[in-house]
Amino acid sequence: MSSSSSSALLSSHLRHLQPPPPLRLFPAISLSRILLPRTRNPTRTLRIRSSAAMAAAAAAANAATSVKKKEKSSLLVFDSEEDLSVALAKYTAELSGRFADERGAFSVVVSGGSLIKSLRKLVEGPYAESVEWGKWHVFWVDERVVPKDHPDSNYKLAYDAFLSKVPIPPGHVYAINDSLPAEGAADDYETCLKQLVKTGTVQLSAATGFPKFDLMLLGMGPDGHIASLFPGHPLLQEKERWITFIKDSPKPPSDRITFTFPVINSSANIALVATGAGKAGVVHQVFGDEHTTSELLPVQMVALEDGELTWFADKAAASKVQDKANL
Ligand SMILES: O=C(O)[C@H](O)[C@@H](O)[C@H](O)[C@H](O)COP(=O)(O)O
Repeated sequence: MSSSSSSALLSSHLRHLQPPPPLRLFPAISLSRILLPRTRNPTRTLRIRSSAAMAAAAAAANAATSVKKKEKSSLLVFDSEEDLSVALAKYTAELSGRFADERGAFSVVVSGGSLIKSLRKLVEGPYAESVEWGKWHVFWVDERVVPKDHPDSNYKLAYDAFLSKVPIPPGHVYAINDSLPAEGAADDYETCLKQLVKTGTVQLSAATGFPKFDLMLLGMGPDGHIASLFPGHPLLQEKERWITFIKDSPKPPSDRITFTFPVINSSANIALVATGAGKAGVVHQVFGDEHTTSELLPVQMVALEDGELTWFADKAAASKVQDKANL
């Protein structure tokens, strides 16, 4: 994939970066800690954990991984989106430190949507200074096939709110080739990924043979879609391709490229972020008690082969689950 145009754009912007803001501490978040095993789906455990526990969330999750690698899905509920964003920054920074130490690189995949706003604390102190940004490699789980300076571009969204504020090397930012139509852009992105797997920048899952990203930071639509994988769409069944394309996206714009489920499910870590009451129905469908015979939503098809799935929800998004649990 060509990242030269994005690299040039980034270089010019990075030259104008302001000095990092002074270090400041975030107030502690107060939440209750509750463990709620669910029997409806024995492969899932609902854990509503305190923000105090968030300090060691990644480490605790790893410890659990060694016990039940395929059977974990944690739901962290926060009093507010503000608290969620603080915890998400801490979680991401901890994983960044771990992978940077262990393998000298951190491969991070982001979605578009409100997720990007929820990453805002990561580009503030203390993380703006302490994270090893030089080791980050940034990818998009899906992208709209529009020019990079188009208001619909996920690259632009992330660049404006996040990437322009931290010193990630421009050559480590893998935007799509926006001069190609959807099919070509998907092929191009897949070719680029294959190259990065060869060089070891992105790891390969021994279990699946698909790329294994260190962290995917994903939003979810109110219909339960993730990436550009929408309910009922044939792309949900893709088993071979790493990257594919869609030309009939129900969420505009219509033309997009997207990671496929085999890649998503090969991740080492996924943070699924759901904020606002519009997501409450889906969160309830995933974590509630009711048996349902209906087809799985895309977000319910996230089942990591050998990794850790952590849901970050604010109270509004978890409201229907919380009602059930008498929280
Ligand atoms: O390009 C996109 O459209 C996104 O990648 C998409 O998958 C998004 O993450 C969800 O639609 C959630 O978006 P919201 O958080 O804004 O609802």
